[in-house]
Amino acid sequence: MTDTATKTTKVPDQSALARVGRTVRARLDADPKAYKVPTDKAEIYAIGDFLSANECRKLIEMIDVVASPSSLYEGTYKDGFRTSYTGNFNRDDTTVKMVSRRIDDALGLSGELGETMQGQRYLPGQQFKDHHDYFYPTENYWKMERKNGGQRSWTAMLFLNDVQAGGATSFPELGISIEPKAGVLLTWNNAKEDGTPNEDTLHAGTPVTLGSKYVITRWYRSRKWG
Ligand SMILES: O=C(O)CCC(=O)C(=O)O
Ligand SMILES: [Fe+2]
Repeated sequence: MTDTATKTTKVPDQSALARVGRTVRARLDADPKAYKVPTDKAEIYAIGDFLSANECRKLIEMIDVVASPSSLYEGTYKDGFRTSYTGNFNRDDTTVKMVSRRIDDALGLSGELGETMQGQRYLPGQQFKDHHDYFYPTENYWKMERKNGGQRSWTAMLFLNDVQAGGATSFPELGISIEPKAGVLLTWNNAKEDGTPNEDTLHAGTPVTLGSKYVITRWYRSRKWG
């Protein structure tokens, strides 16, 4: 077995993750609207005014239609870990297609890598505790996800409203906390430049204390999803 093969066995999709990382990095670094969050431990970018106020309103209404209690892979997380309401959108919906394409374009990725956009709503007290977005290949779900597009690469999150209090997206290992602001796209690479998982991307949706919080999430895989 060559070194590369050994590595690939240990770290699934490593070279694909490194390649996707390069693509998105080049794209965002060339985008004058993309702000790179200052840290050398992870690649995190924000783009303001990514959606208009009307688009945010429309998506919030759509989340209210599809939202149901969040489900997580059984046995992976304890109860109370992710208490927000979540919903998968219909990927053929015109608005869903338009927003997905706009995110794909901002990241410079083919839409084929993207999971269907998800909407989430947090009410006071609801949160999504510290977690990684990448999959743990030691868990049972990996057998399925491995064949279903493989490891997650970048996360794209859209904040749809300003939250009265609480609800920041926090990265405890980085000492970074991002306040929700309507229309902002927040995106980060869950892998390091070499394609190995970046543990420092540990993050949480902290509890909303007043008002509500609406976000959209689109996760990109290292290979074609679905
Ligand atoms: O709501 C947030 O701020 C974080 C959401 C999140 O981490 C996720 O959906 O994976
Ligand atoms: Fe997450």
